[in-house]
This record gives sequence, structure tokens and C-alpha cells, in this order.
Amino acid sequence: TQSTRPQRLLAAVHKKATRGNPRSVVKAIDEFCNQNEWAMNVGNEKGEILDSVVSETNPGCVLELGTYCGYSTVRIASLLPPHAQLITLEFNPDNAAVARQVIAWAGVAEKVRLVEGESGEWIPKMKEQFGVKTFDLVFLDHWKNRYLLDTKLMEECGLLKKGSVLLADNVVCPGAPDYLEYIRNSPQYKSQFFKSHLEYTKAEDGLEKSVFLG
Ligand SMILES: CCc1ncnc2c1ncn2[C@@H]1O[C@H](/C=C/CNC(=O)c2cc(-c3ccc(F)cc3)cc(O)c2O)[C@@H](O)[C@H]1O
Ligand SMILES: [Mg+2]
Repeated sequence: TQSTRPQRLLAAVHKKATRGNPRSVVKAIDEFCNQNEWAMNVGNEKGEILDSVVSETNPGCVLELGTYCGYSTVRIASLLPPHAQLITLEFNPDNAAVARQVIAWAGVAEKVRLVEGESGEWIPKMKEQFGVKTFDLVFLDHWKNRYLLDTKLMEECGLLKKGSVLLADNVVCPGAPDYLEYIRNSPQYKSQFFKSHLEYTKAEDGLEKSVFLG
């Protein structure tokens, strides 16, 4: 049977990356996507912006929406302080299966809890199921038409506190217009746009960083 792109990406990780070395896993995926097949990982250019936001936030509790193959999961987890936790939501079981192996190969599995399921179902369960109080950082990179819905859901569930940071991928391409309109006009957020490029291309894209003001 034919392999899928995520499976071919995983094979490249096993072949090219050093087990236990998260940076080599990130490098192997970027090489695969630059040389073999484009895939919707945040990529290295936007990834460096993600890294700087993670480092400056120094988060104890992170939520990622849309694991896909685990590329950004590995980038974030490799920068977390000891005992910090990253919960990542992925509802496609095939993608989740690949992501678990990418995360394990990178050696960051003990910092990551991959939850297989829909964000809409699991965000309301974060407190009771995982003992989460609030998230210090949320990375939004799932279906673009879910960014706004899930942000409002996190607000309603009391999962954001003063200073919580939302970082949204693809606010230019493919775009998340309703999310941008809401977050840039809401008095409850301070937003900043980081201009960049769509992963592995010259097309314009960017990340929106928004700090919840409480
Ligand atoms: C239901 C809520 C919910 N709950 C849990 N998991 C969910 C979920 N909704 C989605 N997922 C999973 O997340 C991943 C999807 C991510 C969606 N990402 C893009 O569409 C995207 C596209 C481009 C691009 C494509 C083509 C172009 F031409 C240009 C740009 C570039 C990018 O960086 C992109 O992130 C998959 O694993 C889903 O299974
Ligand atoms: Mg993306």
C-alpha cells in the first residue's frame, strides 16, 4: 500500500536525525520539506520566531492546537524549562501516530502529552483531565477557521490569565481573517504581527502574537 506524506517525513527523521537530538529532528524535517516534499510544518523561518516567543515567555504550561507531524511540538518542547508541560491536540489518528514517533525520536516525550481528539471537545476538559490551571502559551496551527472559536472557548473555560500568550501561525496564508479581526480589535488583547514567509516558500505569511490582558 502507498505510504502517506507524514509516513515519508517520519522515515526521513529515522534516516537522517540522531535519536535524542531535537535539533537534528527539526533539521531533518526541514531538509525533507525543502528537498523532497512540501509539508505544512511551521518551518525554520517562522520556527525561529516561535522559538524566540517560547524563550521569552518561559512557559510552565503550553497548549498546541494541531500537532500534525510534531515538528513545532519538538521545537517548543526542546526549549521548555524542566517540569514544564506541553499538551498538543491532534484529531487525525494517522497524523497523531506519526507525531508520537517524531516526538519520541527527538527525546522530548516526557515533556509532551499528545491528546488524540478535537480541540472543541478537549479544551473544556483541560482542567479536570490534566490539572491545568491556565496556559502560559498557546500555539494555534490547526484548521484556520477554528482559531477564533477555540480562542473564545479558552476564554470561557478560564484557561487564559493576565499575560497568557497566543501565537497563531498562518495569519496571512492561508489566513485567519475572523481571528485577526477579533484579536486585533479586542481590548482584552495586545497584538503584534511578525511578518515572515510561508514555510519552504517565498510566499508571504506571518505569525500573530497576542497577550491576554485579563
Ligand atoms: C477541529 C479542531 C481540531 N482539533 C484537533 N486537531 C485538528 C483540528 N483541526 C485540525 N487539526 C489537525 O491539525 C492539522 C491541521 C492543520 C491545518 N493547517 C493548515 O491548513 C496549514 C495550511 C498551510 C498551507 C497549505 C497550502 C497552501 F497553498 C498554503 C498554506 C500552511 C500551514 O502552515 C498550515 O498550518 C492536522 O493534523 C489536523 O488533523
Ligand atoms: Mg501552519
